[in-house]
Amino acid sequence: MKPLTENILTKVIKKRPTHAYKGTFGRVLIIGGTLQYGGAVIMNALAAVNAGAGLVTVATDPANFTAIHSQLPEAMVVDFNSDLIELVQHHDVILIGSGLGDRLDILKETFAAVYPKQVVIVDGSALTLVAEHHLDWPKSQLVITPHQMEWQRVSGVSIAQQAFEAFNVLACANFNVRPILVLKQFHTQIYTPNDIYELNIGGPHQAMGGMGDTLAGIIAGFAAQFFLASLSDAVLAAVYTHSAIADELAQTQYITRPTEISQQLPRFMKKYAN
Ligand SMILES: NC(=O)C1=CN([C@@H]2O[C@H](COP(=O)(O)OP(=O)(O)OC[C@H]3O[C@@H](n4cnc5c(N)ncnc54)[C@H](O)[C@@H]3O)[C@@H](O)[C@H]2O)[C@@H](O)CC1
Ligand SMILES: Nc1ncnc2c1ncn2[C@@H]1O[C@H](COP(=O)(O)OP(=O)(O)O)[C@@H](O)[C@H]1O
Ligand SMILES: [Mg+2]
Repeated sequence: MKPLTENILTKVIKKRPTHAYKGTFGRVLIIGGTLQYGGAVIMNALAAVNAGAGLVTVATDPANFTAIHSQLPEAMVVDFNSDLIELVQHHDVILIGSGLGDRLDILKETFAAVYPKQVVIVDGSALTLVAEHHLDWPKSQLVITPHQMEWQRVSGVSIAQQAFEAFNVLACANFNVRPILVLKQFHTQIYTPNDIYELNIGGPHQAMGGMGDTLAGIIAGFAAQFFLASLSDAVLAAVYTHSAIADELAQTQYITRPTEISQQLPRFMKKYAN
């Protein structure tokens, strides 16, 4: 296992080309946020917008529309009960699952609509639904972001067995599509097709609801915009950025709120752009 270091940031984060426009930095579609979990998609979207995604749309329960607009007027909204097929196909990056609750119908419709060029990030409730209903993974570039219990549900590898990387590698090989696995925990591990990395920064100041929703949004923003880097590198840089900002904040704070991490993204990223 390789340590994930700060070097990944200068490798991935690039100075913006002068003639760029919003389309240069990708279209992200976030799908999730049932009534109980509206906050999850707000945190996804705050992270994706602050990470620099060109256009961000949130497909969610209409009850969340006003809250999303008041927090983040940069984001667009769509009713997730409407026909999603065309919408899904018009985006570069799809992030599905944070606060998706029990909406298996929406997950199946999305997985069926995606095509191989798209990046699909599967988080939160979507992972639990895949496990419960034995769904095939979407035929796309796939990133999954489970915490240890979600990974146990999805892969059958128990939390105790997860300490042995060979079990996790084997489980990934059994997928119908090869994923990039972000296995979240204290010292998160990232399984890419070529290597396994361990994050050696971050800490218990991050142990708070919404922290994973925020990471998923940063991954979406980086995947949308840093497409010249490999998808693996974009994911690695996002994982490092999330905890590096949290650690900076923790120098003077007891806890680091997910929404604060998102607010710091533009300032933090500027230091590494070259
Ligand atoms: N404000 C919001 O709207 C929030 C919505 N959320 C959404 O709530 C849904 C349910 O997710 P949850 O993760 O809360 O519930 P889950 O039931 O999926 O997972 C929590 C269970 O996993 C266990 N566990 C074991 N190892 C763990 C680890 N390393 N990290 C986290 N849990 C571990 C916990 O003890 C607990 O029993 C997801 O869709 C998620 O995106 C959460 O992100 C919390 C905030
Ligand atoms: N003690 C800790 N040290 C480092 N990182 C942590 C710690 N506790 C939680 N995290 C990080 O917080 C995030 C939690 O993700 P997740 O459980 O999916 O949160 P949520 O679903 O509530 O948004 C992960 O990125 C995880 O690595
Ligand atoms: Mg989560």
